[in-house]
Amino acid sequence: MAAENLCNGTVNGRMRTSEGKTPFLIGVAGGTASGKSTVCKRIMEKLGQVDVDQTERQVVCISQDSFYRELTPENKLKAAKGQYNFDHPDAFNEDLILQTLQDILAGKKCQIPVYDYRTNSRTDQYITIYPADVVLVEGILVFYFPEVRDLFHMKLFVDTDSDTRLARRVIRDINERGRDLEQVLKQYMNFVKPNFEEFCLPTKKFADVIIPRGADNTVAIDLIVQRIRDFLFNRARGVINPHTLSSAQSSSASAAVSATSAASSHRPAHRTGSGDKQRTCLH
Ligand SMILES: Nc1ncnc2c1ncn2[C@@H]1O[C@H](COP(=O)(O)OP(=O)(O)O)[C@@H](O)[C@H]1O
Ligand SMILES: O=c1ccn([C@@H]2O[C@H](COP(=O)(O)O)[C@@H](O)[C@H]2O)c(=O)[nH]1
Repeated sequence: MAAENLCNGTVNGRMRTSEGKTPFLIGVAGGTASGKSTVCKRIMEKLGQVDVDQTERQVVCISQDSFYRELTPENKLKAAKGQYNFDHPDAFNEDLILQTLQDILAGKKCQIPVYDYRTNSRTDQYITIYPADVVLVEGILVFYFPEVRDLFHMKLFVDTDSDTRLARRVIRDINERGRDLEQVLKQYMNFVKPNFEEFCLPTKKFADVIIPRGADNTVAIDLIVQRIRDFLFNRARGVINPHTLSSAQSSSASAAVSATSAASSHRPAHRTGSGDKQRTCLH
């Protein structure tokens, strides 16, 4: 099938080239442990991108967590006890997120810091993000900063019940992030829950597509994957660029990608609105 060939890096035998082209930028927000990374992983899997070499990927995923600010020694001690607020917008380096996404949109190769949750800090390593056709950016507050939010061509919000999220977070943080139960629960009650309600949940209104139940919602994921395939298929033929992909132009997964005119600026037409226009809620 042509779309699958596209995701393997060729179209009718021709090699793709993403350098210098504006990628289709997709933001994936949602509360902690809602399944943002898992949804992105499913999308990558369905597009056959997981086993593709980093340098060759057409679809790549980055995490907002790479952009946490460096902590002072005093705050590092707090973080080790679950007493640092990683869920407030100030914990992130907004300027670095913005600059990185602007570079990605300019089709440039970027270096992204590698974050280590066990030490609550960046490592001294960087991962190289090569120019790609589609870039997924996941994180609790990717829609919080207006300038960052306005860069996305499509905005997804993973909407998972908060009990489920807490249960998953406890297991994940103990098994994968080196925490103990008391620390996880204290951090959750003191910082994670109140900041989710104050800063993350209100950004749901900016989403174009809300995905209830996260990765369990295969219907929603299939629709999003189809939209990405359509984009790749049409781009390879020079039919569209991401600026024509505003969801304001279509409420179906595939209709918008056939648009050939309309928005020519970096920002899709509805970007600064209330987010209520054409939002598709996939149950
Ligand atoms: N649909 C699901 N069913 C069961 N476990 C899930 C599901 N989605 C995610 N998880 C698990 O929940 C935890 C958090 O998921 P993750 O995708 O990392 O969330 P987020 O990126 O939003 O923090 C992980 O351990 C993951 O394996
Ligand atoms: O050093 C850190 C950095 C972040 N956190 C917590 O992680 C989540 C965000 O990651 P998700 O994968 O979306 O859950 C956020 O709620 C922070 O509280 C941390 O504990 N330590």
